[in-house]
Amino acid sequence: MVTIALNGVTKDFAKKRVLDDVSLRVENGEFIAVLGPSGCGKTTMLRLIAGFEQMKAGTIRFDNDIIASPERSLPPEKRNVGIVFQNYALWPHMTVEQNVGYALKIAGVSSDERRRRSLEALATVAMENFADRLPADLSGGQRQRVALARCLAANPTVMLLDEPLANLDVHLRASMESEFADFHRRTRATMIYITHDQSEAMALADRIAVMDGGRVMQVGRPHELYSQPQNEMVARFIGNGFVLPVTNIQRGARDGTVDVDVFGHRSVVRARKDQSMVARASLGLHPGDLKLAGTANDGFAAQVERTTYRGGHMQVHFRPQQAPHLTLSLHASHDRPVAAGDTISVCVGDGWVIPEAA
Ligand SMILES: Nc1ncnc2c1ncn2[C@@H]1O[C@H](COP(=O)(O)OP(=O)(O)OP(=O)(O)O)[C@@H](O)[C@H]1O
Repeated sequence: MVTIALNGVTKDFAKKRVLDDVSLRVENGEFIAVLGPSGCGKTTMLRLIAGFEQMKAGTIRFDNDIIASPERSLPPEKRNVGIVFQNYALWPHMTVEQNVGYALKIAGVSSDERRRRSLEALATVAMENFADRLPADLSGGQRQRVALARCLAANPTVMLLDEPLANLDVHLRASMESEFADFHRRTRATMIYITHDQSEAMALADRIAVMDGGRVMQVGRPHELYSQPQNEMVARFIGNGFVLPVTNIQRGARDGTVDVDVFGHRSVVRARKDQSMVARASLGLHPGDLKLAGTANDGFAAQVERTTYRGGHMQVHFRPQQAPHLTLSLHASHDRPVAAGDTISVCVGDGWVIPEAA
């Protein structure tokens, strides 16, 4: 297994910058998820690591070896990288076993050894009883498992997965999530997993890299990204967050807290230890951090726009009276009914002062 290190990787397509000075280190055996809006460069980064694209600047190292730079690039077949994409790309005319063993055949592995390794890989994903079937006779989830087994049979030290569950229905996704977690535990391959699905990323990954506009915005443990976003993009992107203006920042009573004004109401929130006591800043928070206040004095005034039934709670969409251009939401229990047009008072239970850009 290897450590992957991207350093200053830059990639243009024609005149368009698609990756801009990307640096990312994935530790040996780590499972890292890459999240970001469509077109932010996730697949391009994976293709560079696999060796299917050339970069304009930077280096990619596997352990201490430079495998890619603008001057030289190790061919894809020499990188020992396994790749699983969302369209499984199985050969339709080959059986499951032949699909899994195909790369080994090309590599000149003897047929007995090929059979042994293919069946072993199929057993890892509980598909050994399907070895003689054709892909057309499998469900989507089963095909995805075969694609995983094919990747496994080649015994890769690095696995790159590009939205491998995107084509599966919700139930299959959930069961495949635990397969991936198991798979990683067993193989300890260094894994980079691209997904659009935040809950999938949070459930599976040791760390998540958030990308936007060809840049890495933040890399951290799921909880860190959620509760301590480094910038406004991450604060908005992770967990349907909001960014609110706050004023009059003063040191709080407890370490790591500050007192701020949120639409005229004094609130206690969290901040970095070195946060300067400035006149204004931005606060990142989530719908679960906002509550209906007991009395009008306990929060800031807002107007209810609409409410949405969410099973265990109501989601209340509202506009602060001091900032009617913003639509925010909070979770309310069913025993505090509110309706469109009501004036409510909202208090801030938690939030994170977004550090000033360095
Ligand atoms: N071969 C190519 N030629 C020209 N432009 C390309 C090529 N491949 C990708 N791009 C452009 O590079 C940008 C990044 O694409 P990329 O596929 O890496 O994004 P992504 O984050 O994986 O997106 P998605 O989540 O939609 O798959 C996009 O603007 C895309 O149009």
